[in-house]
Formats: sequence, C-alpha cells, structure tokens
Amino acid sequence: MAKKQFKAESKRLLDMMIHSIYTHREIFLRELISNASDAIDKIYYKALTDDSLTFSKDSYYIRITADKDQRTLTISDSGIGMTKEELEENLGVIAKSGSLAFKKDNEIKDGYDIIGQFGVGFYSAFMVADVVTVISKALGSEQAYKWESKGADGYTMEASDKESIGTDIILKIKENTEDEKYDEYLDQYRLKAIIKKYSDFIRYPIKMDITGRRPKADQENEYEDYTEEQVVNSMVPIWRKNKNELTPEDYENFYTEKRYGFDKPIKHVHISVDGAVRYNAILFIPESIPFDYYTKEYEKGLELYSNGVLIMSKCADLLPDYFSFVKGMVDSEDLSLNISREMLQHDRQLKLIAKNIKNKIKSQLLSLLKDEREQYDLFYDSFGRQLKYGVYSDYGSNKEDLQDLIMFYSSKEKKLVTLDEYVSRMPEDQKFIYYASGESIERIEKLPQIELLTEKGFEILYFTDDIDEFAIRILTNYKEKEFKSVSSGDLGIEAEDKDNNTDTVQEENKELFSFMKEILADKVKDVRASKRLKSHPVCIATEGELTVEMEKILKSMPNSQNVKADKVLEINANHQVFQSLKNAFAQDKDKLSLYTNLLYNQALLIEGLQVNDPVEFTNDICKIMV
Ligand SMILES: Nc1ncnc2c1ncn2[C@@H]1O[C@H](COP(=O)(O)OP(=O)(O)OP(=O)(O)O)[C@@H](O)[C@H]1O
Repeated sequence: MAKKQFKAESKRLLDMMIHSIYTHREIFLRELISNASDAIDKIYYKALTDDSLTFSKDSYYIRITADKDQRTLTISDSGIGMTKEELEENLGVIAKSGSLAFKKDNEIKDGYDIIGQFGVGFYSAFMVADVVTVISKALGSEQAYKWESKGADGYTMEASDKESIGTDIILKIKENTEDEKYDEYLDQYRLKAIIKKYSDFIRYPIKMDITGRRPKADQENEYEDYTEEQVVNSMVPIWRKNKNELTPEDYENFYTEKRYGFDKPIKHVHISVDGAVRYNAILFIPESIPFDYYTKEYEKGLELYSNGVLIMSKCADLLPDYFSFVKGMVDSEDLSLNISREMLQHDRQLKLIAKNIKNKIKSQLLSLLKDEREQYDLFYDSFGRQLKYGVYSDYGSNKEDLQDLIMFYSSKEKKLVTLDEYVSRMPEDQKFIYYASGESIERIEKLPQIELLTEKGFEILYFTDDIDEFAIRILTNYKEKEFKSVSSGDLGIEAEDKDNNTDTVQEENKELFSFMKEILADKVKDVRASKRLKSHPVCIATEGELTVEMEKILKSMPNSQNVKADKVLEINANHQVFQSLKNAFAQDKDKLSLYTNLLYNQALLIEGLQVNDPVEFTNDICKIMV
C-alpha cells in the first residue's frame, strides 16, 4: 500500500518526538485518554441535543487493554469517531493551530519544548510506540478506516472492520533499551497508577482488566488468579469535589490535562455558588503569557458546561477583556444545553455568573498582591499590560476595578509599586503623583526633566509601556491626587522658586528668548528659562494634553494624524551654555541661530525623538568645531 507523507512540519516534529529524551513519557496516556474523552463529549452532546439519536449513558466509556505477548496497548473509546477525511486531516498534520510555524527550527530542541508549548497530543504516542494504529468508525458512517504509522516516514490508510462507533488506538510498545524500560507501559498496575494520577476526574469510566489473586471459595490455603474489569477513575469531575479533598497538585494536573496552559498556574480559584444562580467553576491565573496573547489570534474564554456536559470550549462572554488571561471552566445546571452562542449573550444567568467571576478574579488578584507579592510580580510581568489596557479601554469605565491592581516602577523603591503605595508615602506638601515616560528605566533615569524632582526627593513613577500614559490620563487622579508628567509646564512645586531666580532671569533675557523662539518658529511654542534643570543645559517641556511620549506613540500608529505635543524649549540659565547664548545674542546673531538649532536638536535626541534634518545637524556640529 502506498505510504502518504506527513506534512513537512509534522515530519520534523515527529522525528524529534521519537528521538527526544523526554522524562515524562507516561503523559502519552493522559493525552490519548483526553482525546478519547473529548470524542465522547462530542457524541454525548449530540445525543442529548439531537432527538433522532438515542444512547444510554452506559455506552460511554474508555477502555485500556494491555497485551504483554503482543506488546500492544490499546486505548478504545465509544466517542464520535473519525471519518477517512478526518483521520487524514487530524492525524496527518501536526499542530494545525499553526503554533508550530510560530517556532523556528532551531528553537525546538527536544520533545519537552514541543509538548510543553503546544501539546501535540496524539503524537506523544510515538514516545513509547514503534507503530501506532488507529481504527475508527465515525458517527453516521458505515465504513471504518485504519490509519497506521511507524513514525516520521509517513502513514497508510485503508478500509477496515469495526463494529461499533468510536476509535481504537493500538500502540506497539517499543522494546526495552538500556536506559528505558518500556515494559512498564504494559503493566496493569503501572497503567492504573498513571490513569489515577492524570485522568482520575475524566467524566467517563476508564475500564481496565485487572488481575488479582484471591482465596478459593471453600478451600483453605488455596488461591486462584482472577481477572475482572474495573473502573479505574473516580469520574467525579474535580469541580464537583470538595475543596478540602483536593491538593494543589490536583489542580495543577487538571490545568495541564485540560491544556489551559503548559506553565504552572500562579493561582487557582475553586468556586461553588448556590444562590440566585448555581454554578461551580475552577479558574486559573497563569504564570506565563501564551505565545499569541498580545495578538488578534488570541481567543479569550472559559469552558462552559451545562450540568457536566461541555457546551462551549471558549465562552468569551464569561470574561472581561482585561482578565482575558484567566483560564478555566464553569459548570452550571441553570443553563440550557441547546443554547446558541447568540442566545447566550443575552442569558441573564450567564451575565450573573460573569459578574460574579469578574469580582472573584479581582479579589484573588488583590489578595495575591497583598499576601504573595513575589507571585503577583510574576503575574504582573506577564499580564500587567493587559490590566493597564483595561483601565484605558471602554472610556475608562472599568478603571475603578483596576486602579488598585496596576503598578509602575518607582524611582525610589527601584521596583514596581502600586498607586496606593505611592500615595501613602507622599509628603504632605506634595500635590501630585509625578511620572516620567520613556523607552526604558535607564533612559528615564537620565532625563534632564527629572533633575529637580529627584533632587527634592520626590518619588517618580517611570512609564515604559506605550499604554501607561494613556491609562493614567483616563484615571486623571488616584485618591484625589492628580498625575503630573515631569515634562509638564508647571510642576506645582511651591518651594521651587525660593532658591531659584528663574523669573528674574526670564524677564531680563526676554528678548534673547523671543529671538530664539523666532529662529525655531513653529517647532516650539516657546523658549524659556527652566525651573527644573540642574546640570543639563536644555530640555523639552510640554504644555497641554499631549506629552512628547504620547506624540511618539500616536505617530507610530497606522493612519496617525499629524499629532503634535506643544513643546517648550527650556534653557538652564545656570549653565555655561547660557552665557554663550547671551554673548552670541549681543555679538553674533548667526552664531545664536546655530546654537539655538543645536540645542533644540539635542533636546529632541534626549527625548528619543528624531532630529528633523540629521545632515544639517552634523554640519552644524562641524561648524562649531572649526
Ligand atoms: N480518540 C479520538 N476520537 C476522535 N477524534 C480524535 C481522537 N483522537 C484524536 N482525535 C482528533 O484528532 C485531533 C488531533 O488530536 P491531537 O491530540 O493531536 O490534538 P488536539 O487534541 O486537537 O490538540 P491538543 O492535543 O494540542 O490539545 C483532535 O482534535 C480530534 O479531532
């Protein structure tokens, strides 16, 4: 029979899977059982919603059969099965989600990475088997098909016999090697232990023949071997269990088994509500960002069950966008099985659940912040940006919910702090919450604009994310303290003039400043003596709503209008450069023009802005050198 080739990327992945040194080979069983359970979910759901089908509950099961002589391990299910096309489609291509394409060849080093990142499910069978045979009969088909593969060189497909609807997956277990005892995957007790460990809560019975020894009836000291079919798993879904009976590992196993993520969740929340609306939920706050999280491909949502039957794998209406990182499931008896996506959106029960869940997540995050700061920092590193987007989006309608969860880097603490922490430390005479924006902490630390505030001992929040300043603008204040950019025209420091004669200097040099303004024309709104500069000669301050940082961000957006911040060029009157400006004003206006342009361009560079004409700028520098 002609062999069909796997798609190129699948072949590569398979190769790695087969040759990988993966320490947890046993998880192949979890993967296959999980697929079987999904397949039964599908047929069960159909049976419940389609009157033309009748099934009895007893007909849903997963069966594990080990045959030591043949070295085969068979995982059978009475699920929905696969047609010929589905076998091709589902098993001929790995990682259909496209996640593999995301990873470049050299980034994938061994199987761990692959499973860890994408969960290639079915293919993990090749970690323990030389040959994998899948015999499947789909619901509604007369004909069964057999798919078989020895690994990376391809697979065969042919018509086959199978009585009942469902799928058998037959693994020809590898021979033992010096390092690896594959025999264990044919041992009933070992298999039972693996199932208990990873798949205990699967809703359908996982049946296995278990052999034991027992005393013979009526005969003393005589024993006999017997084999009986046992249901190995407890079948109670974890969300229906009592929290006290469950260990953190149980939740972690559930998280992995459900493929919510491949990290270790930072926190889980187990909710059982029995009030106006009844539901159970298990929610997880992941530790790391899914690879597509900050892209449009990412789909938020929780699994939605109606009385134990999965009705939607990603119910988006259960989570607000700003908590879109939350994973998990909700099971409610109050939802109808036949409910459509459109109807769900208007469902009163679902709305109540969503609101309740939102509050739970918020309170969990707050308690994480309060009691487990390191964990919160870890979480914030991944998802803090999303919370800040939440403050900004929907015209700030969720800002109350989120303002206590966001953090920024503090100039004083040298770490992330909350707004509450900042405000509670503010000296009495400090009116504003000060912030400085820039590309990185290192660059902000060098900004001339922060000199005065730093010298006076004020704490400054550093904004390094694009969204930061926009979010803060929507917040406008926190606990009645307004936010103020270090570049804003008036810093609101009463004491600032005491040791500073800026106003006098400004007055005395009025003509010099207005001459400089004329040279720069509409590039700046004004040129004036600075109150905030200490050692640097020049900086840009802004007036009005828009800061330089916001201008940069808006300009980088597609279809950006030509937005401009109102810039003011501030000159340090105590710097030697100011004397040179005054001399040039008195003696040589061309020189003043040269100096003014140079200072302006320098101020732009400090801000991380581009100079308008780099060639002219370098020529100007040469002019002062010769
Ligand atoms: N026992 C089965 N019965 C019916 N369909 C199956 C069975 N096993 C696998 N499939 C089909 O093959 C597809 C691929 O399975 P595989 O385990 O590789 O990935 P997955 O389960 O979709 O995703 P992932 O494992 O990454 O969560 C499944 O989505 C399912 O449609």
